[in-house]
Amino acid sequence: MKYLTFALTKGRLANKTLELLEQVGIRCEEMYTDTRKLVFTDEQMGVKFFLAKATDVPTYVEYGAADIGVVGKDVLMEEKKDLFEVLDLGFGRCRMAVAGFPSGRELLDMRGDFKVATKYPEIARHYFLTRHQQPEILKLNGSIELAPIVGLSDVIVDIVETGSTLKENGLMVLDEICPISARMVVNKASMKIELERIQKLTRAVSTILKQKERETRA
Ligand SMILES: Nc1ncnc2c1ncn2[C@@H]1O[C@H](COP(=O)(O)OP(=O)(O)OP(=O)(O)O)[C@@H](O)[C@H]1O
Ligand SMILES: O=P(O)(O)OC[C@H]1O[C@H](OP(=O)(O)OP(=O)(O)O)[C@H](O)[C@@H]1O
Repeated sequence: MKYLTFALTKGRLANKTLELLEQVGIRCEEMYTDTRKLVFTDEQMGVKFFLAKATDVPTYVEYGAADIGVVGKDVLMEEKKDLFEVLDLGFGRCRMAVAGFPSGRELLDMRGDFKVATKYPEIARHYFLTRHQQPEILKLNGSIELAPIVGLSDVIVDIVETGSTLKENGLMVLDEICPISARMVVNKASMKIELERIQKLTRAVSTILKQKERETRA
């Protein structure tokens, strides 16, 4: 039997993803050891998995190097790959927002003569286009909140979770773009070839998610 391969996002989403996979019976002890190995196998379940950088996960899945991926909605919106988004996993919850100094509100109403710093240029471009604005978009790779503080940009488009990074730097949310959470995605060909195994897995994951939802509501 062919292994079903998973591309998982390393970093923030990794623990919750591995916990969820364990709940549906997928685990590899070796990955919890001090190893430089990159790909892990659960022979019993016929599954292989690896952790990759968030922005690379959709590429692994689109090209079929992985049948299934777990990645944030932010990355899916930015990367726009050709794949199926099958489940909202409910963790990794945060918001995509426009943020800046309180004075940034006025700027946002201008036709577009302002600068936006972001790790997400596609999401930013699309958001401002819907407002008929074409500001200059500057791509940064981290610590986005620095940009308005040091005068690189007027506003930012970034993820807000607790809001403390903004607050501690005198910044605020100026507009919310959309909610974000981790998603399960599937390669289009795998969805046909491995339909039965993938459906079995997504059903098992859905059951766990519903159970968790009931527990948090109770
Ligand atoms: N506070 C948060 N900041 C950033 N991402 C968050 C946050 N909360 C949840 N997420 C989700 O977690 C995913 C992974 O974030 P993480 O910071 O681990 O990786 P990354 O954005 O690639 O960062 P890095 O460039 O530092 O590796 C994001 O794509 C997003 O969907
Ligand atoms: O609302 P909060 O809970 O403060 O979280 C939001 C912050 O977390 C993320 O940064 P991250 O820690 O991933 O570092 P980065 O700036 O290097 O991307 C994001 O880009 C914000 O800066």
